Amino acid sequence: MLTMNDVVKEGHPVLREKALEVKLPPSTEEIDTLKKMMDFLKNSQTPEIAEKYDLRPGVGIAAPQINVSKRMIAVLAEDSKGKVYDFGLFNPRIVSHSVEKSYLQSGEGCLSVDRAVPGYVPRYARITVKGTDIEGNEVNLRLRGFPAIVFQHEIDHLNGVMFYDHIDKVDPFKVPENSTAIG
Ligand SMILES: O=CN(O)CCNC(=O)c1cccc(Cl)c1Cl
Ligand code: NI
Repeated sequence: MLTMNDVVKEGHPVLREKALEVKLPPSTEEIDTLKKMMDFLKNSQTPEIAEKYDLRPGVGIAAPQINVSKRMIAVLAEDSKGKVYDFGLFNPRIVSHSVEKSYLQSGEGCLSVDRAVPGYVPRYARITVKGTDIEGNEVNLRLRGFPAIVFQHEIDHLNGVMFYDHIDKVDPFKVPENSTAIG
């Protein structure tokens, strides 16, 4: 199982690389890695297991965070209506997005960043994501709210972008133009 020892921290060059597309169909090893990433999120959100293995809770994880520079992400997050988004995707890409932005009132955090970085992270309010799931099916997801934010945080990791890259350096809590607060 994946633990915090497998997570690379900021300063590691892999977090600033553009991850490589996964050649489809995925190899057994790539499928196993994506399964491990999905299991990590579940474990990290299960108090007994998180406590036992000292896991920091996460709603998403990207392969570069475990030093695998491949375009693979996992998300386990709920929207405001309690709908659970439980996905592992190969080669996820944002194919369209709203002009309108959104941001989490509480800001964002990252398993690869062992410090709080306060400030609003402007994201697209609504996105359409295409990718391939663990069974090899093409998925087309129309996302908004918290899940949309999480998917953008993970896809950023595949492009070497960290959440704090988006925070305004002069005024971290400046409300982004044409945006809606979440949470
Ligand atoms: O890349 C994934 N992580 O670093 C996992 C830890 N961060 C979170 O769970 C988290 C927390 C708040 C907002 C967002 Cl958007 C995310 Cl993603
Ligand atoms: Ni992160």
